[in-house]
Amino acid sequence: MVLQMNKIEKRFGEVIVLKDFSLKVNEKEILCIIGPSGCGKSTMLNIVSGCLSPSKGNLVNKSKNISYVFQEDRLLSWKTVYENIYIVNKKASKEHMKLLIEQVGLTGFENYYPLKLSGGMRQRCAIARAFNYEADLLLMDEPFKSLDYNLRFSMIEHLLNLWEMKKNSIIFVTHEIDEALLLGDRILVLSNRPTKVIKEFEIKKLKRKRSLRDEILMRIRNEIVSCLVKQ
Ligand SMILES: Nc1ncnc2c1ncn2[C@@H]1O[C@H](COP(=O)(O)OP(=O)(O)OP(=O)(O)O)[C@@H](O)[C@H]1O
Repeated sequence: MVLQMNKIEKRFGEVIVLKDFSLKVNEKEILCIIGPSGCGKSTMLNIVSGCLSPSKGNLVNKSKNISYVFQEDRLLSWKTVYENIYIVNKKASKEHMKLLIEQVGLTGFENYYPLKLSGGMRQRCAIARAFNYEADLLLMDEPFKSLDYNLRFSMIEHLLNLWEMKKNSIIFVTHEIDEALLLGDRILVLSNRPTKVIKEFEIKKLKRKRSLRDEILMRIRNEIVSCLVKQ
């Protein structure tokens, strides 16, 4: 176990966002979180990262380093692609940098500044930066939000390539069920506020059983949709 949230409550004044909120993140797993807009997914990531403190409950964090990819890329506009990635870990070897840049498909763009890149390229750079930070827990808050369908799928591939190199634990927040099904080892579906986990799906084992996979994944997809529309 890398992280455990036990009966967390988070209030902003009178508004209770999270209540009795518990979850566990295992080592080397990609945990996807899906939930209604405004239910508190970013709040939950901010508590995990230490940007916010919970009002009640406790957090057990066994990770040494946490990396955070936000909805927007937050690159330094005055630094090149290479520098943006390198700056978070100046011990990275040239070979490692080359591999990271290659895995996100930015070879040849090392000396470009963010303003000269498309949104997808900037987000790929932000993801390579997050992986260069050598974190054992990576938080991703709808990182592909602004991208079209094709780009999303190529980003998933890039992300899985990077994850294969590092095998860290990832909490990946998304509104896209297909994204969660392709990436996740487990998927948690959250309720409306006050927010709790209402459903959990184990996907990892399914990925090994190829013959059953598509049918069961479709069933899970439908169950997630019905959880979300009931709210
Ligand atoms: N610092 C804050 N002060 C007051 N209220 C806040 C603060 N941060 C978040 N909230 C409120 O908490 C609720 C949950 O916000 P949050 O951004 O965590 O939701 P979310 O599930 O990530 O939403 P989305 O899916 O739309 O990105 C919202 O109603 C928001 O207005």
